[in-house]
Amino acid sequence: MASLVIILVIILAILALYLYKLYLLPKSHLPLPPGPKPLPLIGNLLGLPKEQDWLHWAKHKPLYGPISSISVFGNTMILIQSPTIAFDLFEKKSTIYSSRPTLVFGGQLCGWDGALPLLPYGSRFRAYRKNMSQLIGTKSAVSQFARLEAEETRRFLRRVMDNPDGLLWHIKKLAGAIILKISHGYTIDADGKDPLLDLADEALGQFGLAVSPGVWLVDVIPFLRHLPRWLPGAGFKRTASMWSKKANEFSNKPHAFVKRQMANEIATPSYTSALLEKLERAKINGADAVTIAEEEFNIKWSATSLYGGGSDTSVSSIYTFYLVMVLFPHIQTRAQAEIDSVIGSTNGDGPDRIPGLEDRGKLVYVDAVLKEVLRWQPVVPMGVPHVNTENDVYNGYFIPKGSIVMANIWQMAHDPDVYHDPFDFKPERFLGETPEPDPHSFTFGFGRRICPGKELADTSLFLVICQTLAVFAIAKPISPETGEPYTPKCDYLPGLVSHLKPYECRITPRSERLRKLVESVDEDFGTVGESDANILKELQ
Ligand code: HEM
Repeated sequence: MASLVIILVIILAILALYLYKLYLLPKSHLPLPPGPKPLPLIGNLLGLPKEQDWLHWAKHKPLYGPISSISVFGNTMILIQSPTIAFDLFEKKSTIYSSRPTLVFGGQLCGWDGALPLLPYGSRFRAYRKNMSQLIGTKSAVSQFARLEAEETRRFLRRVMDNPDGLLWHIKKLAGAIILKISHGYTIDADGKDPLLDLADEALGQFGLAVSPGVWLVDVIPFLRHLPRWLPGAGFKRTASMWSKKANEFSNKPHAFVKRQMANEIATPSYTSALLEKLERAKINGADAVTIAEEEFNIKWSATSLYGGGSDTSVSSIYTFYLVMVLFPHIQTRAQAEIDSVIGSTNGDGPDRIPGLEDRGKLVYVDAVLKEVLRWQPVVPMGVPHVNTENDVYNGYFIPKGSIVMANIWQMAHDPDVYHDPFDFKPERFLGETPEPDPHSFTFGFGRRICPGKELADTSLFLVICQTLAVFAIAKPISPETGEPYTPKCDYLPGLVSHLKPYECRITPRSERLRKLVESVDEDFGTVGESDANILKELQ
C-alpha cells in the first residue's frame, strides 16, 4: 500500500513539475538548439547516458551539430561540442553563464553544497575564488610552492622505485601531500597509510556518485526530499544521511586540525591558517557574529574545495601518463633523448642530474607530452555543468534561463577537424610551424568557473612527467602465465573525473647512477618531516 502511495505521489509531482515548466517558464518564438524528439512528460529521459557520458554525448554532434539540446521532465540541457561556442557563452557572456545546477541530493541532502563546484554564482562564490586566486591563481603565485612540489615529487620517485607495484597509491600520496600542505599545513604519513588521505579517497568517491547527473530522481523532482526516511523507495535519504557524515568529516577534520595547531602556536603556515588569522583580526576590530560565522564557513569549505579538487584530478593524468609510456614506447625514447641532450649525459646512461622546472623552456618535447596527456584523455571529460541565470539567444537558438549547459571537453579534444589522428598519442602535433591548439585552453574549463588549480596542476604535472622520464624506464608487465610481456588494457571508468581502471607495468631505474640520484632525496631536501597523522587521529 505504502509503495502505491509513493508511486502516486511521484507521478503527481512529475505532472505538476511538467505543467509548471510547460506553462509558467519563459517561452520564445525562437527554437531551442536541435536535438532528439522528446516524449511527452519524460522528455529525453530514455536517452540519458548509461556509462561514459562523454562518448554518449559525442554521438549527438554529427546528428545535431556543435550545439544541441535535450529536455528531461521539462528541464533543458544544452550540449556544447565546440570550443568556439564554449568561449562565446562561458567567457563572452560569463555574467549569465557562471552558475551551477542545484543538486538536491549531492548538495542539500549529502551536505556538499558548501563545496565550490556546487556553489551558485554569487557573493560566496566570489569570496572563495578571490582567496584561491591570491594563493594559486597565477604562475608567480604558484612559484612559492616550487620547492614543496620539487621535494614531494622526489619523494614520490623514491617510493615508486622502492615499490613499483604501488604506483597508483604513490600518485595519490603525491597529490595529497602537496595540496594538504598548501591548504591546511598538514604533513602526511610519508611511509604508511594516512588517515586524511584515506578519508579523501572515501569522501571523494561518494562525492563523485552524489553529483552524477541523472542518477538521483530527487534532483529532478525536489519535492521527493520530503518523503519520510522509512518509506520504501526513500532509500536515497538513508544513503544521503550516511554520506553527509563523511562530507562533514571531510570538511571539519582538517579545519579542526589547523585550529588546534594555531591554538598551540605550532601551525605550519597554510591557506587556512592565513585566513583564520585574518578572521581573528576582524574579530578584534569588532566584526559582527553573522559575518564571522559566514567567513569561517567560507574558509573551511574553500579549503575543502582546494583539497578535494587537488587530490583527485592530477592523479588521473599522472596515472594516464604512465600507461601511455607503456603503450607508446617510442614517445618515451624520444622524450628521454631530449632530456639527456639538455641535462647532459656524460657516459650515455641518462642525465647527470634530475631535471626541474628551471629546465622547462628547453624541454619542448616533454612539454608537448604533457599537453598530449591533457588532450588524449581529458581529466574532467564533460566539464562541470554551468547554468545560465538569464534567458539568452545564441545563433538564433533560444536558451531558457536555468538551462544546464555542458561542454563535452573530450569531444573537443578528439575533433578530427582540429586534431589529426585524434586517437593516436602524438606530442609532435604541438611542435613545428603550425602546431595544433594547446589543450590547456579548454581542458581546465571556461570563463569565471575555469579551474582555480590550473597553474598548480600544470607545474605538478610537468615535474612528475619530466622527472619520471629522466630516471625510469617504463615497460609492459610480464604475464606470470606465459613469462612474456603483455599490453595492459586502457579502460576509463565513468564519472565526473575520469579514472583509469588499475593496470600493471614495469618500472625500473634507467641506470645505477640514476638509482643513486633518486635515493639521494634526503641529502637534497633533508629528512622527511614528522607526520601529523597522529594529531589528526586524536581529533576523532
Ligand atoms: C590536471 C588537473 C586538473 C584538471 C584537468 C582540472 C579541470 C577542471 C575543470 C574542467 C573544471 C570545471 C571548470 C568549469 O566549470 O568550467 C575544474 C573545476 C575546479 N577545479 Fe580543477 N582541474 C585540475 C586540477 C585541479 C587542482 C590541482 C585543483 C586544486 C588545487 C582543482 C580545483 C578545482 C575546483 C575547486 C574547481 C571548481 C571551480 C568552480 O566551480 O568555480 N583542480 N577543474
